[in-house]
Amino acid sequence: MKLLADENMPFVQELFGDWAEVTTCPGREISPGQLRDVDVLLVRSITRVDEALLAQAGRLAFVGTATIGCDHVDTGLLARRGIGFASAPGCNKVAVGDYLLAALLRVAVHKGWQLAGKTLAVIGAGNTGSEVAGRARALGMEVLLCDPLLAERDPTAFVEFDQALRADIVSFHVPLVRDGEHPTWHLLDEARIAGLDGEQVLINACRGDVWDNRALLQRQQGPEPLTLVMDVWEHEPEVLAPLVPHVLLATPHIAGYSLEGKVRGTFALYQALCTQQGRAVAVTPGQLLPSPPVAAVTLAEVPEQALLERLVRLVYDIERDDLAFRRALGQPGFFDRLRKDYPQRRELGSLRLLGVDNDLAALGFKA
Ligand SMILES: NC(=O)C1=CN([C@@H]2O[C@H](COP(=O)(O)OP(=O)(O)OC[C@H]3O[C@@H](n4cnc5c(N)ncnc54)[C@H](O)[C@@H]3O)[C@@H](O)[C@H]2O)C=CC1
Ligand SMILES: O=C(O)C(=O)[C@H](O)COP(=O)(O)O
Repeated sequence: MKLLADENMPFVQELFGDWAEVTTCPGREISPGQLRDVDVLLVRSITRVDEALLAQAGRLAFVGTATIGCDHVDTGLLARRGIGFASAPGCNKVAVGDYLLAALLRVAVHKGWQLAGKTLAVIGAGNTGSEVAGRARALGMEVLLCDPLLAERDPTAFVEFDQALRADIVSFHVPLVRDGEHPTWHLLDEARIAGLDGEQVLINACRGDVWDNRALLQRQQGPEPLTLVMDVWEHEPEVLAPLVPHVLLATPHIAGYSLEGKVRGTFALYQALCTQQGRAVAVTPGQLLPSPPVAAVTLAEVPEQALLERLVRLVYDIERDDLAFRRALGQPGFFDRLRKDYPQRRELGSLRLLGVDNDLAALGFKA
């Protein structure tokens, strides 16, 4: 069995090496000719799996994406051609929660805010959105959820998009959908961007095309710029460079890049392929993970916001990612290089906080 995988997918050799001939290559370079004799294709979000890519893939029996988002895969095509498919729902939701917590705490420093009592609107209340909502509630924030699809079942739990857009902080967690009843392409469009208040904070850790980046640049160049946190960008790996100086935290689509999240992603595909091939699952994700660099910290008191910010930074320093992004901006291939060479990042759940009774697990730390 021949298996081709994106080189940014950890533990492929360990999980598939015993039963497949494994080749890896950069996800953006996978070509139709390479798939001629491949049985299994494992990708991340940067490989467009469509008619053109599969033109010569006569033997392909399984495609997996080790990501939550699936907007890069023509799943209808795979179904029509009888090719098995799996994605990894929820695999990196905790990493996105960590990213958001780190971002919120930096935003608070920048604006001189106490987060308790501020409103956070979560646009898209699925796996990542719920993770973010839980952390924000644990910070004492008032959380508004906006999700028209979930609202069909329980309208009272959700607010309309335009109401959500009045929150102090608005964070986007929707899939990229270009058509249908609830499209998300340019969900934040020119008119809505123009209607926002200059005190507001916007965060995008889902897909770049959900925000109109040109309209945002226009807004930022005006008299009342917004406070922005951007992990994702329209037209990645290109970035609208003049926008970057107007963004408080700028990162290269790494919100989900914890080691745990990546391992869960590869593991979900391993499980799915085992099922397709009738093989027993022989390892657990925990067996693949090394010990974290810092496993426990003893505290003298329940952490206030400033101490919490330092504790989070001990595990995940979002400013380091922002700095690396600004330093590399403009260099050829910088976006993908930062992602390929991304330092090993552990989840907050790898750190146990000792010495205090409070339930800091609600913020993501180990219980
Ligand atoms: N930056 C990063 O590293 C990462 C980005 N993502 C992106 O985040 C997206 C969301 O991930 P999950 O929360 O795990 O997906 P999910 O499928 O669990 O939840 C998405 C939610 O969005 C809702 N939704 C759909 N259209 C909407 C609309 N027009 N307005 C409001 N809500 C809407 C859905 O009903 C669903 O509840 C993924 O599709 C992916 O594109 C995911 C992981 C990491
Ligand atoms: O899971 C998703 O959806 C994501 O956005 C991934 O975290 C992105 O990872 P790459 O595909 O860009 O390696």
